[in-house]
Amino acid sequence: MTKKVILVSAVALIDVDGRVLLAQRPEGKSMAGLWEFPGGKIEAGETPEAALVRELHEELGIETWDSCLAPLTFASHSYGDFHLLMPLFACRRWNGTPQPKEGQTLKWVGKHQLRDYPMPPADIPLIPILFDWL
Ligand SMILES: Nc1nc2c([nH]c(=O)n2[C@@H]2O[C@H](COP(=O)(O)OP(=O)(O)OP(=O)(O)O)[C@@H](O)[C@H]2O)c(=O)[nH]1
Repeated sequence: MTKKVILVSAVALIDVDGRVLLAQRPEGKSMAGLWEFPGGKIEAGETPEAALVRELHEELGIETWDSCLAPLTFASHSYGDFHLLMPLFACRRWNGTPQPKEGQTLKWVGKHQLRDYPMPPADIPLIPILFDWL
């Protein structure tokens, strides 16, 4: 079966204490209640970096820049009806304080607690990589 490849750009925002920002998907969305990295679908003609700069503004009300997004790893995972390809960037520099603009719940999570937050299946292999990197 051929599946559509969906490109999603995501980011590990890392604060001065080395904690990572997770967002809990709100009720009514697919995979509601699971914790994920901020980000979203890459639109036609957009780079992954530009998509993140846009999504971080829309979802969290913060400003960041292409040059502050460092490639970290990626997820490649088949969901039922599509295949997700998701680069994960790391970012330590932004302006503003992340606010839940789209009904999400936000949480800064230390590396040793990351496994306590249920995540979408695509994200599971990313956690040990992020853990070792932090
Ligand atoms: N932002 C983000 N999306 C993720 C992660 N892991 C993961 O499987 N996804 C999936 O990637 C897609 C992101 O789409 P989106 O953020 O632009 O849109 P959405 O939540 O409204 O998606 P929906 O169309 O499934 O409701 C969703 O299907 C989401 O479940 C993650 O860590 N961060």
